[in-house]
Amino acid sequence: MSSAAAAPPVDHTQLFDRIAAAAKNYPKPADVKFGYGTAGFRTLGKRLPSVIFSVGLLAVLRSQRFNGKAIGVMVTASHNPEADNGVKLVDPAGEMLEQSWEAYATTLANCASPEELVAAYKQLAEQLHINIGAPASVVYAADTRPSSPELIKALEAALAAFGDHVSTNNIGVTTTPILHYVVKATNDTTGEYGVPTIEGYQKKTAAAFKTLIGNRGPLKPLPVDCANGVGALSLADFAKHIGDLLPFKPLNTQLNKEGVLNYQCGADYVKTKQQLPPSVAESGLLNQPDNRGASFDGDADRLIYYYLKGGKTFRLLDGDKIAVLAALFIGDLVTRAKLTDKIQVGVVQTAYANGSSTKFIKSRNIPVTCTATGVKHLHHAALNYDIGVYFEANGHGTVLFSDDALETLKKTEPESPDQDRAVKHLIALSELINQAVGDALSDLLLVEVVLAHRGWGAEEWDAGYEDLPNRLVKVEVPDRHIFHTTDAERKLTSPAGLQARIDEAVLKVEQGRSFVRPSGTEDCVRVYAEAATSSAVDTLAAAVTDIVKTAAAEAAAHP
Ligand SMILES: CC(=O)N[C@H]1[C@@H](OP(=O)(O)O)O[C@H](CO)[C@@H](O)[C@@H]1O
Ligand SMILES: [Mg+2]
Repeated sequence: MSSAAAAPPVDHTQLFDRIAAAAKNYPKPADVKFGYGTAGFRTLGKRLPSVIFSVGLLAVLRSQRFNGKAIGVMVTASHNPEADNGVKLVDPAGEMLEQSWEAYATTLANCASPEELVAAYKQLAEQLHINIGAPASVVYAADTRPSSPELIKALEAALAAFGDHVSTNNIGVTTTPILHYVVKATNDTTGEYGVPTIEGYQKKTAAAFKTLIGNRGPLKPLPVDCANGVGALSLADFAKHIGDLLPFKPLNTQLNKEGVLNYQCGADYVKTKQQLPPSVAESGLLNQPDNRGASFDGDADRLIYYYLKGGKTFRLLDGDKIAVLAALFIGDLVTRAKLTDKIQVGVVQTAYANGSSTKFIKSRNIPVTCTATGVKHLHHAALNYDIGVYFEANGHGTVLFSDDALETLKKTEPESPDQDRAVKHLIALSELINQAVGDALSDLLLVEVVLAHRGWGAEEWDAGYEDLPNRLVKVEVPDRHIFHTTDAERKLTSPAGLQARIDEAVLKVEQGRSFVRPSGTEDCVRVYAEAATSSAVDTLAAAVTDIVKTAAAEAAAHP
């Protein structure tokens, strides 16, 4: 054989047969078209076994694409109703699946038969030049939904078809951010990021929290609404590691009762209704002056705080308020560490951030970037700062420390005790805050650390700026795909002429701002509006909603 000859093709027939045989147990429902969107696949749990099976195949390919690095699979539907479920893939650095692969996930998920699935899988491997026989590694977990165990079986059936060359690590029932952490830690060959287990996460987080609280504890007891979801488990686990330093008062922690997950509780409920969950109100825990409370969503990657001003009036402390609190605190630490010329702190928001928060951050000379909706966009923009604070108004977010910033911190030789403390606190913050993805628990600890250092209660935190009155309206339209946007989703490019009409409506109200975009997770168009007063924002939101409905109806009538 000449050395120039290509290696003979390896025969994978047996593997394909095993995949096809296993796939027969997970037929695709005939009447559904699946799409991998902002939040992965998400729909009724009972529709999903075939999808999860196909995700198993894609996870293996994705891992092979990275020479066998671990890929994560998370089975969850976050804040959705209990009957829903979903699945997301996690890339080797603990980030969301790269966007170009979303289409491949959609292709595999929509294959109508095992034969079609195998053909599409083969074709994909060829197109991407991936060696089907190479080793791969998949880490997976699920939240507490009743449909999750069946879905995990479908995933395992797909992975088992590969035999020994795919190694698997089922970390069990846990939160989305812990799964992201474990993926990142598994792939971190330096071993510096942390031990790749749930316990490794809890210990690392607890150690950083203790360092940061120092002798400022014990803190005031904190009511935490766990949305009757998996956050209740991780909170209880975590509490064991910190003793009475921060006593939690967990609420909505029923994991085995039917129908309660996310029902009238959780971060999404609080943010959309702008009110306390009834269970939190009834607990009376917020009635003491200045006590704060927090809500997680169903998979604990979203956090919202609140309190009752004067013991009465509900006040929301959302993702924007958390971003401001974190950015200003970190900015002050960088100043005290005498590193302002080396470390730039920036904030990343979406168009849904309240205009007052953006103005306030800019007034403090902190740069702000606006990106499209969806955590992956914010995450990537945050990587452009040395320390990037990113939050969606709804409470998804985290703070990213660049490798350079960490190196700068570690090699700084402090000239005063205060500088030394500031450097150490910044390093501890990078360990407290989940570097892979937004994490309700680690964000909660971040908030508690800042409040403890500042000696603040909720009211002082809230005092920085006043939110402009705002409205978020869901508009159902015949076809949301006719709506296209530009400028980080703040302007419509189609339907033609629509943006000009929105601009006109905006000009009619004081401090008006409004934008329209198709949802990436629901079959609707979202209208956002803010203005100087509550009545002005009602007028603006109604006007824009009307403009959108009219345009959508016109487009449907004249396709
Ligand atoms: C206005 C809003 O809150 N949109 C949410 C929602 O996206 P939409 O594309 O707007 O449906 O779900 C996303 C995934 O959870 C989340 O990242 C985003 O912030
Ligand atoms: Mg979530």
